[in-house]
Amino acid sequence: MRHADHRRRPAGAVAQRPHPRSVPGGRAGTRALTSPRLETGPQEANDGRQIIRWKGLSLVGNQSVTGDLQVDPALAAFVAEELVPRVGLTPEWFWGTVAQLHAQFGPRAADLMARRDELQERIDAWHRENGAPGEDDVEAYAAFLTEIGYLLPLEEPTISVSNVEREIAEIPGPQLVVPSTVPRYALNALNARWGSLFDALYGTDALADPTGTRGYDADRGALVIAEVDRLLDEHFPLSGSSHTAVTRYRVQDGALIADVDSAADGSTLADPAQFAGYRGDPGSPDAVLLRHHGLHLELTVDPGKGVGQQHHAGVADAVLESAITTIIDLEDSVSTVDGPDKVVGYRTWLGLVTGDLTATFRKGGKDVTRTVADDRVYTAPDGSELVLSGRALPLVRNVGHHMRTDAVRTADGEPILEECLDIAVSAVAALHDFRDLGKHRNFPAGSFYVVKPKMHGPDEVALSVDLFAAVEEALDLPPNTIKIGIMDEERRTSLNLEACIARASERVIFVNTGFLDRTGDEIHTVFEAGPVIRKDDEKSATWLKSYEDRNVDVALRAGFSGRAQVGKGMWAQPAGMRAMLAAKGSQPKAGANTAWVPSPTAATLHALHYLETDVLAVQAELKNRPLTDRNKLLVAPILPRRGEELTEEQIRHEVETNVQSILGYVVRWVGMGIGCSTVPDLEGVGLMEDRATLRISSQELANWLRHGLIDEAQLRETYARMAVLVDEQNAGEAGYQPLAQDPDTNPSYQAALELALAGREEPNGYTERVLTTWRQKAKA
Ligand SMILES: CC(=O)SCCNC(=O)CCNC(=O)[C@H](O)C(C)(C)COP(=O)(O)OP(=O)(O)OC[C@H]1O[C@@H](n2cnc3c(N)ncnc32)[C@H](O)[C@@H]1OP(=O)(O)O
Ligand SMILES: O=CC(=O)O
Ligand SMILES: [Mg+2]
Repeated sequence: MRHADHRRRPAGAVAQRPHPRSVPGGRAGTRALTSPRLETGPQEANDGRQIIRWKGLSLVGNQSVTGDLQVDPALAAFVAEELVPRVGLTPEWFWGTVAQLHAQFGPRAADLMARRDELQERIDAWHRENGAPGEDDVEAYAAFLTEIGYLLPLEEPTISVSNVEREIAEIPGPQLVVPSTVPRYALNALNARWGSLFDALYGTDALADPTGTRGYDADRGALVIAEVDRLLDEHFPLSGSSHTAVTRYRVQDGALIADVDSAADGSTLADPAQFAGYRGDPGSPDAVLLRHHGLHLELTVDPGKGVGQQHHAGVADAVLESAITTIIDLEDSVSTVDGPDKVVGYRTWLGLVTGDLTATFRKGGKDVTRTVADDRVYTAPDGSELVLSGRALPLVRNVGHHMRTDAVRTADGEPILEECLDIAVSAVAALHDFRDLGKHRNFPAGSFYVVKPKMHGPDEVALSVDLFAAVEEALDLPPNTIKIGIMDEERRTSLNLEACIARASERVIFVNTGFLDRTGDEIHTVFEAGPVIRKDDEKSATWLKSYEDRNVDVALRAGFSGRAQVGKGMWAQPAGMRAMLAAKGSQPKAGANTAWVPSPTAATLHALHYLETDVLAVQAELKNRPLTDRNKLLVAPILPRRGEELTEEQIRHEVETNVQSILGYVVRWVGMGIGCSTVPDLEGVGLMEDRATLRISSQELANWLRHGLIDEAQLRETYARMAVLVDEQNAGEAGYQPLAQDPDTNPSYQAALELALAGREEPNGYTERVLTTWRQKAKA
């Protein structure tokens, strides 16, 4: 008998909702939208691209249209040989669909970009005239923003999203983000559903600074054992005893017994329902499974091996359910500037969905092959079989509406709207799961999950929703199969969050405060109001606190609790685990079901915060607090008295910090094609840098330049000095091209400089255009 409660459907089981109704694209001629046909065979353009000529009925109206797409050969080969064959589609169908999506949504996206620019121009003019609105005088500013259609009427949405996995709706826990372009990391991320708590505590600064000594340090091991005992006593208390005193865990009559010297019969869990199962012989189990707040913790028992020899009850590891969901990122943590780059990310997503992805690499002098983890099987207390997923639920982050890719061009040579390609690939890959063609089922509830970044307001959310609907129609998927995670990371979305949620009410599975992009957008939006405060001070600014609170308020009022995630942002200091343990517990306490972590180890440690806090109970309480006033989000983070209160030394330090982090990140993005890096700051603390943190640093420099806190000569001089430091920090890196040698011809140096110098004009302060242009030059 199988235990129904906490069991994921294994491969082959029946999903809760029907699979897609038919073979998408497989009924050429019977269904207009899904029947683009090849008109002539693929031809080659001068630059080796494949010209794919297709004919079909337009998604827009019912006209018969013919078109060419010029497709990068690596991308064309990936689609033809890897993406479409197993689901019975043809490349012509695929490219015809992409072409039609671009034809339908490309102009609409362009209009929305023009609207962004128009609003920014008007806001700039207002700030030039009126300066910065402070806490006491936001009313006039709000009235102006309302007049120009930036601030929209408040709505009261209620979400009605269905067919959502438990990982999203019911299990609060960490969300890991991983660049799709590194299969080794991506596999690690998917498998990070379970992580060794012993390793996370032993191998990081969580309990004590790492010593760097080789081999096992028994004193450090003792610290870990004591800490895990403390955590067990806190979250899984025994009645009348302590886990520190346990000499053996065993199972008797479906209950966990902890033998302790002081009690002849042993002790039991104060809440017996926390015992979720075991593996092996009940009298001497190999593993004991506990559950609290929906998260499982396995105590792996092996008194003869490793730490088990030192542990008082023979426990060799404590394996904690960690990354409940993971975002496979095609956006800000990758450097993808052409077809071959995009293929690497797409292949990862497809391989994770099917379970076929592998990565072989050398580690510790050995060849290691990493594969997708299997499910974990236990015996439930009632004797039934309990199967728990061994993998995080994967979500995929597509690019935003502002991105175009020349990996695919129209007949006129125009790069297509990149998100059309992203969503088409994401969806066809997901189809493998719905058709049960993979090793495991990822999406048994019948939905898959796309994270949409950098949307500005409800019209842009509506574009995503319509795009997803068009893809569902093309693939013959049931409506609302494609769910959306809304990144609340642009000011116009935060201010109009209710309306954004309303436009996606049947699809939305999260709102997430991407505070990094959001900070970049804050700076760019108030650019003309005056010099902005330093980036670390943004974290305690009125706008940011109000934005974090209001996001939770709005989501809970819209009925997210138990249906969708209220998410919070990234911990950007991958090696700072003690600091993370101290700080990141505030996110679940603030009502977040999930928050972002940069690594599997951080996921395991952050999971402890969800053992500590019952998020669903917190949400039930927070639902009734007064809605945070949205005008508070309008208080501009501008230095009083135009920066006079910062000393020369403080200004110099802040400029150096920003320049050094920009150079340290860009040198890897442009020079080496690495989209996310740990960049040591001036004090040598490694910080996770991605395109969003770059947006903040470059916008702050551009803003200070504009308002005269620094001049261009000072800025250039700082770049030159920091280049030497960055070269030192990267000395010995394979493929590293030093910056200081010949900065005038170094594409990374030039890109880094341009980001600050052109930051005022760059739409919304994004960094993608500069990075892509220089990376393409560097590659050429
Ligand atoms: C604003 C935003 O959009 S934030 C979202 C974008 N940011 C991210 O996606 C952050 C993702 N994280 C990362 O890319 C990396 O963790 C970095 C760049 C921060 C650090 O990378 P590194 O310095 O190489 O990591 P480090 O050396 O500490 O660890 C490497 C090990 O950890 C694993 N690892 C590190 N980060 C991750 C991750 N995010 N997912 C899975 N595994 C990871 C690697 O697989 C590797 O283990 P292995 O040798 O067994 O394969
Ligand atoms: O995407 C996340 C962010 O903080 O930006
Ligand atoms: Mg972001």
